[in-house]
Amino acid sequence: MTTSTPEPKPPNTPLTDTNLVEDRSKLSKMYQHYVEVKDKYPHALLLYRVGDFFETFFQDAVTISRELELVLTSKHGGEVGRVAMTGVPHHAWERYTTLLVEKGYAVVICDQVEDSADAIGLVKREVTRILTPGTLLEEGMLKASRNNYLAAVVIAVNHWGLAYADISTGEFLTSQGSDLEHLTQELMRLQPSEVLFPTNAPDLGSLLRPGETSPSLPQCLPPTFCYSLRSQVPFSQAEARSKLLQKFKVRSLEGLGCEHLPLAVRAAGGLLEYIEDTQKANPVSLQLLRTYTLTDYLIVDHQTRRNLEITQTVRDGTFHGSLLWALDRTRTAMGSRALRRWLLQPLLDIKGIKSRQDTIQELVENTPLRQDLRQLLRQIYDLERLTVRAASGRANARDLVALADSFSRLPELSRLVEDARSPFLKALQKVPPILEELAEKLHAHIVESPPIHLKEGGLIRAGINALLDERKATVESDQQWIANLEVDERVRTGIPNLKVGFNKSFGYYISISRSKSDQVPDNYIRKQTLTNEERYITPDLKEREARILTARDDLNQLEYEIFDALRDEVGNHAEIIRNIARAVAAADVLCGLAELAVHQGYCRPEMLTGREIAVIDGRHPVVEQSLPAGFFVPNSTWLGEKNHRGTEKPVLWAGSPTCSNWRDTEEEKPDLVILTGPNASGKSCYLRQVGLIQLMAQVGSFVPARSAKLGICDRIFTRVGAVDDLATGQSTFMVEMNETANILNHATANSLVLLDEIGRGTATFDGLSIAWAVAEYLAVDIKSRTIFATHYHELNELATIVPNVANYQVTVKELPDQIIFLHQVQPGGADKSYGIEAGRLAGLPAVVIKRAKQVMGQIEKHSKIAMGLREGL
Ligand SMILES: Nc1ncnc2c1ncn2[C@@H]1O[C@H](COP(=O)(O)OP(=O)(O)OP(=O)(O)O)[C@@H](O)[C@H]1O
Repeated sequence: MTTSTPEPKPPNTPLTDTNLVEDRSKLSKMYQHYVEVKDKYPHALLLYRVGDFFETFFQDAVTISRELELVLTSKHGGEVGRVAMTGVPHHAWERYTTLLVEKGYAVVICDQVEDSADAIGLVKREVTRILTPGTLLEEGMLKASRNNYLAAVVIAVNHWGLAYADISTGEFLTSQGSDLEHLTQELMRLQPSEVLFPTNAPDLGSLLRPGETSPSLPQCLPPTFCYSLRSQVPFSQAEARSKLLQKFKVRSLEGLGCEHLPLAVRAAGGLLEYIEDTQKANPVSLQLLRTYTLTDYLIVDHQTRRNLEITQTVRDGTFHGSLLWALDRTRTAMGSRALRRWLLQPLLDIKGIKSRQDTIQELVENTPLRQDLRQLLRQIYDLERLTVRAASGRANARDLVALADSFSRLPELSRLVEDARSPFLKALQKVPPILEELAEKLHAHIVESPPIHLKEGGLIRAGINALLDERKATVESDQQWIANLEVDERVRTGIPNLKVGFNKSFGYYISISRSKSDQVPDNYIRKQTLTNEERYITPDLKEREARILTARDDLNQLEYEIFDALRDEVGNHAEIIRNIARAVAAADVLCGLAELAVHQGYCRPEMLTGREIAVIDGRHPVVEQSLPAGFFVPNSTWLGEKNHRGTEKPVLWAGSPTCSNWRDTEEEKPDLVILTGPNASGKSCYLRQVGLIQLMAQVGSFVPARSAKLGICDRIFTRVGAVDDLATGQSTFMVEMNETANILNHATANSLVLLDEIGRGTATFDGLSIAWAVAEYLAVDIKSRTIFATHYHELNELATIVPNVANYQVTVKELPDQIIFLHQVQPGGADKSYGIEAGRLAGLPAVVIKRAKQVMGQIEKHSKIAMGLREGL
């Protein structure tokens, strides 16, 4: 980022840059203050409260009017002339700020901190809030079903440290690794809203919006995120370590798991400093820092996550149509967020997977329990976020009522699961007694439907505090006196339309129509004359009014203090509430998965330590739900058994005796399957189905199949389709080759590799040769379990040379004038792609079709790759 010297402005055009103001004393007082504040936050947009508006001036006015499509006007700024200005109504600041933060801006709110009526001279204003994409806490700015992560990255040569936190839930984790590619992948998994990066570059302090670049940012940091360039000091080992020790009140970081991970410590310490810096007014409550290792989880790289459409579709990036969309039957916001996290971080540990499966199984088998649980879970609010709001002093009375309501559901929840056997349900059996006490206390103190505002009274029930009751009684009696005044004075004066009113400037007054003003008693003092009425006060009325106003202020203050103490009490138990929130979220996820398993007919996969993948009648979990019931054609998969090693004869892919569309031959499962079939027959769908079933199984979910035995995978790789990556200037073919290289360099015998077309972006023979060599390398050298979908039918010949390769095809039925798609995967290679047929249907001229058939005949005659290779050997 560079700062250029602004051009001087032509006369009469409003100033659009604070740097153009040569002599600030020529600005009127308010603008001088605005510019002073702006100097402190040059990289943020400053919203400045002026009366009922948040206004913004100079360069920020130009940016905001462009980004929010607001009218750009100007205002007189003193001797300097007019300055550019735009503004939003103060009550709508959250809505507009959300839009700006979503676009990657940091926004500083400078509010009036005294009543303009009390101000002597310029109204006092202060910065009350700094909002950046990763530090949001306002309910309306956060998405209930996903975490809002703030990350921090430290890089030392090839090593990295990454810490991340969601300050709205308190989650705080750190990790360290030695391959920068893993850092990129981990950031892509987290999709943080903001990433902190320490630098000593001149653009320190700036927030780079998605797509903006800076020479300070290393290549491995994806340009799709917002980056806050921070000073290196808090990211130094000494500063970071002492910050963490102090925060978590520990003597060593051993207990947090990162004592010997200096980069993880530096990232976490720097992150913590930023959180504290931006949340000075209301410190947030974070959970104890947890250290994790990437290799604890199934590695699903960004490409694969995208291709398998885990959280959004490839075509238009929507949630609808993604795996998460198809699986989410959760009832709470916490559950929904947890399911997303689980899908993005499947497990490797069989024990962990089995304990999730056990819980699902128990809930599948016990329908009344499942249904009652789901019913009850719906009544539990977002404990995680409500607790953080309470602990940071931001919760309002409605938040505390929501917490109390949720706490009072917990004993019911515990009763429901009292006979449960599985670990995730047992976790709900014990409700910490303090939560029941808190629920009782909150319900007893706070009225049922409290107002949003905390300083205007109406929060606390009667009978809680003697002083409060006494003050309320005084106010009520004075109010009653005023209410009676109208009736009494009508009688006394004989004026039937006499009224008692109230307005902000005079307080209480007596209103009489002008025609009756001669009947006004002597003690009335005239205050105002309107067209048809006269307004009066009396000394008595003013005395009562003064009493009421003072007593009401005291009353409101007292109510606020009682509320604040309750809120603190809740905040002090944040850790206990969080533990139960985690248990509720996990139970919610598993209950939802059980419900899904019942309704969609999923089975419990048997998880194995070996390499076998045996799925009988598997289905694609998303496509199945998008088609009418019964339309999806199930297909089986057998991969990765050992028997074939050393076998000379070509291997036919064996099927299960129970599976109708499979040939029941030998108990053999190849490592690599060449999958052929016409366009649109279902190859890509099948490929993804295999990947999704494996991923779901490692999440602990049941899977869409009749039965399944699945060996744990260390990684799932996919290469699907080909898209030009214009952003990085890479051609379709180069993207394809990069992805293929990544797979060949990282896959192991325990990986699952799903390839959908390789070598199509170049000349046919180059492409075919690369495809052949890649398939051979995967089958012979790596021996990963692979499905390779292709239109190169020549690849079917590979199975005649390499024993652990088999051919499969997606079948169609050929009628004289049409093709019927059967979507069935069967042994054997397809000999036709019906590409020419597709061209005919699309309307290619008959002569072109005829010629294409002749050419194809010639090509097929001369294609004898396997024979040639064998001869060569
Ligand atoms: N098993 C199935 N049962 C029912 N419908 C299916 C099945 N598999 C695929 N389909 C339908 O067929 C359509 C085409 O499938 P898919 O895109 O997987 O074909 P493809 O063989 O990969 O085609 P191409 O070679 O042109 O890329 C899908 O959109 C889906 O609706």
